[in-house]
Amino acid sequence: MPRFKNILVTGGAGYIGSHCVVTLLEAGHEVIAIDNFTNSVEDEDGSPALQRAEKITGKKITFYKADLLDKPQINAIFDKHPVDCVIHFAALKAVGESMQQPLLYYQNNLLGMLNLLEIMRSHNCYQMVFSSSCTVYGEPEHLPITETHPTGSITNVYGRTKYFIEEMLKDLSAADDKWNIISLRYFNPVGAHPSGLIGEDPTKEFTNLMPFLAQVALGKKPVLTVFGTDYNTPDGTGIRDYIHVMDLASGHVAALNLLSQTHIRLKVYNLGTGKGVSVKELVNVFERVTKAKVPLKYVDRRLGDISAMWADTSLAKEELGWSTQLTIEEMCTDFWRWQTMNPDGYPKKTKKTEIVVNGKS
Ligand SMILES: O=c1ccn([C@@H]2O[C@H](COP(=O)(O)OP(=O)(O)O[C@H]3O[C@H](CO)[C@@H](O)[C@H](O)[C@H]3O)[C@@H](O)[C@H]2O)c(=O)[nH]1
Repeated sequence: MPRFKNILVTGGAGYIGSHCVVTLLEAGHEVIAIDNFTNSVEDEDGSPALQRAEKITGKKITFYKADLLDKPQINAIFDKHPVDCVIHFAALKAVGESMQQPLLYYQNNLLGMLNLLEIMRSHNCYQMVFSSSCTVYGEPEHLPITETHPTGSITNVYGRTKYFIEEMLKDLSAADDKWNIISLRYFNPVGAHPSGLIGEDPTKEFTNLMPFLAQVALGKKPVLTVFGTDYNTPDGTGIRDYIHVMDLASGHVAALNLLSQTHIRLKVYNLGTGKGVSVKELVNVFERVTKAKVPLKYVDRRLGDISAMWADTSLAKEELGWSTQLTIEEMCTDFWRWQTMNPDGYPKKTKKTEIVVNGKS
């Protein structure tokens, strides 16, 4: 039995959250998941992703539809359950939307975090894994990117919320040594659980490469737009460090293990593979393993995109004892399995039709 038993997972019904819940259950943790369904799918019985996570693992999940901005509601959940550690995924994450609605992003991501930290403290819970992003590095000054690379020169509001939260965590852990926090900087999570039962189902527009690619391969969108062919990279297209979501999930279990054994106050780790893959390379692998055809259209660079980014993964290997196991082929195969088994994503909540008889319902 792991030393941390009860793990509260915020954003547990989301893409990364639900995969992480599966891995946590398999590692023997009890999971209390919360989600407000802003970025995840809700059906008549709650979260289809979490119902399927229960099916995959044969274990039960305690779930609440709850919002971090509703302090009394979150407080009541902490009153009810003895939480040993929190994994905090819940956040708004659409880069474009964040530029249009900065206050919404600051309120949701920053205030949500503040509420959570205050409630944790009042319940004597000081252990947290925070879902951060390689976006905090901005335009890389060197590659691969180590955790000591400068942070903060970010061009979008979403990224700044991650950066501000990391700064907040620094101040908090410096002021009070009871806190024990790991911030995980994700590179580009893709793929899906190998069962094909859970995967990424964006509730907003498809803007990320892999979900868009799969929509084109399914014939739901006519063409994949490749943003930029004149980057200073071998084939001219942008390079990213794509990481399988199941590897990412196991990184969280490794972080929990470290927190349960050592008082580290605050540490940050990159979660990536250490390998850069270009847009063209990813499309080629996807077409090869799925046998699907992806028509391409080359256009100018997307505003705010950086040219190339991949992680130095040595710190996570050394201190978390974690490294990725899954290949780019597996990322594509697993994503495609999820997408072909669920071409419309999860079953969505349907509004009950009201029957009106003689003006009365
Ligand atoms: O239709 C598309 C979509 C993307 N790309 C390119 O594909 C690469 C990856 O793009 P995307 O999947 O959108 O990821 P990023 O732009 O790297 O941003 C992701 O990764 C960041 C770092 O973790 C997070 O901050 C963001 O939330 C997340 O969207 C980039 O070179 C894009 O220019 C295309 O060519 N066509």
